[in-house]
Amino acid sequence: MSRLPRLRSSSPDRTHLASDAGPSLPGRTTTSLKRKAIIEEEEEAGDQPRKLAAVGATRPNRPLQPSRTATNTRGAALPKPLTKPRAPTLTQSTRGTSAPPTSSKPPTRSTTSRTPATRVVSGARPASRPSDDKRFNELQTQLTSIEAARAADAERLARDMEAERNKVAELQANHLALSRELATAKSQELNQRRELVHASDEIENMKKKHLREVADLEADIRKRDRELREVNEDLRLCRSDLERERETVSSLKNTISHQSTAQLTLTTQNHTLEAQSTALQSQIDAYARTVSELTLKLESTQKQVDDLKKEAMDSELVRRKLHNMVQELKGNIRVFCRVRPVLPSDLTTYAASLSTSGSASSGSEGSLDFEKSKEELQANLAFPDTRDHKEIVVSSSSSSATGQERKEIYNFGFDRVFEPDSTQAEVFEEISQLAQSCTDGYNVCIFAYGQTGSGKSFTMEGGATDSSAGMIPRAVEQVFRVAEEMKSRGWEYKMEGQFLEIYNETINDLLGKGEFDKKKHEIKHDAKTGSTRVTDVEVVPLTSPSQVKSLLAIAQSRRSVAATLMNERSSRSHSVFTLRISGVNVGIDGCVGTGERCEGSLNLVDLAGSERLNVSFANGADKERVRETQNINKSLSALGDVIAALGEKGEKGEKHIPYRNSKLTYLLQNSLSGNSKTLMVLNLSPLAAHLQESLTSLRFATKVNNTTIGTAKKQVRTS
Ligand SMILES: Nc1ncnc2c1ncn2[C@@H]1O[C@H](COP(=O)(O)OP(=O)(O)OP(=O)(O)O)[C@@H](O)[C@H]1O
Repeated sequence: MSRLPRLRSSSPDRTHLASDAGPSLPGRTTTSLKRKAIIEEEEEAGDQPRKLAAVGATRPNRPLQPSRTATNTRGAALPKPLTKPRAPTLTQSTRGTSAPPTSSKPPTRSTTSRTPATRVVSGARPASRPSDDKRFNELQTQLTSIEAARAADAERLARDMEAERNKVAELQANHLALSRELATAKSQELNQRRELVHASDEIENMKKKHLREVADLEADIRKRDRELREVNEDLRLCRSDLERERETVSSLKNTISHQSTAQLTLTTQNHTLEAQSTALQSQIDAYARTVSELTLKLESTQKQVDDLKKEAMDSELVRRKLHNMVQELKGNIRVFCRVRPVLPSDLTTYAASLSTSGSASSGSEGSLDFEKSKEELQANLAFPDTRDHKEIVVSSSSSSATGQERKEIYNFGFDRVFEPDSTQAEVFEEISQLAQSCTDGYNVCIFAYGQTGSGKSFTMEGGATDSSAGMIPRAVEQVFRVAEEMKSRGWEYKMEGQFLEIYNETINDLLGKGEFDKKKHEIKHDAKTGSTRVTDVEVVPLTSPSQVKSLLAIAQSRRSVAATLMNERSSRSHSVFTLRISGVNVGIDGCVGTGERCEGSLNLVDLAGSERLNVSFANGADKERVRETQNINKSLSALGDVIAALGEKGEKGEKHIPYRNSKLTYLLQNSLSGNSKTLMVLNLSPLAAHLQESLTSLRFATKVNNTTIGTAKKQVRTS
């Protein structure tokens, strides 16, 4: 391969050789040489004056050899290029070889070229000089020698050519070999290039792979680093754990050593205890025997208790029957009379009627002044029945037209008369039996009747202290207490309460929401159950007696709102607190109950003031007040009418009872009719100023007291 460029670089020389190839032909070479010689001569002749003599003279012995020499001189460079033949050159050479210079016939050109020479000679010949002949001969000789030389040259050239041909053949062979080598080399090169490309690709792939591997390795290293850090952290934690464990172990060792000591102590104690245990075991055996004896006794006692419980339940039934018989014997309408004490406020109100005007106002309760003033203000009331407390005697003195003092004494008898110093507890003691009836399933109704300021509200609601608590809180408390007691007799009770006000024949819910009740309430009686419901009123489930206090407070606040709007309304309206009780006999401690159900209600009514309509007041402009009073009187007289009708019904049998004549009587229909127990508490003012009103009230109460209402019925349902 390395030889190839060298071959190519020899081309110019080869071209040169080709240009000289012609002259290298024997004929042509000779002609050329001749021409050269002639040209040289002509040139020389040109340089010099054209004289033939001058030619001979200048080069007399000069053979044509110099031309050949000149050729040789020029061709002296030839042998070297001939060693580097090329194919085309070979062709020319072949052509040159195919026309050997041995041909005797000179080429046309030689002839042509010879023409000038001939001309020169012919030009010289006309001179026909002997020198010319000589010269011609010389030239002939020269020519012969030249031709000989030429032949020799041709021979030599032929040899050279042969040698050259051999060289060419050799070179061709070389060339072929080299071509093959070149082809092989090229294919090798191609293969190598392919391999190189392949190798480059592989290298590239390997680089990529390497990069990937490096990246993987770096990631791996980072992962390992992380793991290493984690492991280090774990190791640190493990070390700290280990440290703690060591501490724990050392503390445990300490504990173990302590416990070993303790164990020794305990073992000793254990032995002691075992000894004690043995002793105790014998005691236990003794006790076990005692226990089994006691169990037998207990079983028999339990049987006795069960028998007693059954007996108690039976006796409860008997008690209730007897209790109600007593109540019936007492009458289903009973009347209590209660006279309130003289209050310090009375002294102020009626100071004008006192003989020592103004002195009483400064006296406090219990003081001498107060007692004196009290005496003066008090009406003449006497309570002769000190044993049964059933009588009240009212004495009044008036002047007759003749000026004589006329004394009148009124005797009234009631189921119970309470003197001014009687306490709330004493009053309730008499009432509590009725509350008991309520839990037995009876409808109970307690009225407080009397003129304004006679103590109705005090009796029913009472004061803020426990001792001054009125009938409503006490009755509720009693009902709860009885209900609790009745649990031991197999009864379970549910209680709920409502608080209504009847003002100007309109029902207002005192436990309702909002400041003022604007709803229209209707009264509904259930003939089957004997119960009464009022629509759209708040019925509060009662779970404890203390709840009643808050209910009374709510009712009081609503009444006071109304009072500010409507002028002392509390004394101008009836308030009805209703406690409904429903009970069922579920039995006790495995003793199956009877399933008996009862529903009772306790109505505690604070009636409006019963004073008569003042004539002068009636003529006044306060029509609203007149209307109030008329309504109060109407409802109170309706109450009297109902009670009277009930009494007449008891006597005669059939009788229409005018319950619908007032809202009050219609509301209390079920509590006034035959299947209820009614109590009227007549509240009296002790003041002489109120004597006439007191007498009116006493007469009304007597009328009620004389009424006998049919036997009360228990509201019982058997499920
Ligand atoms: N037995 C009593 N012991 C002590 N104070 C009493 C007694 N009865 C009534 N009072 C007092 O007399 C005043 C009037 O009583 P109360 O308001 O109860 O009368 P009332 O008949 O309800 O009047 P009204 O019809 O206007 O409501 C009150 O201050 C009350 O505390």
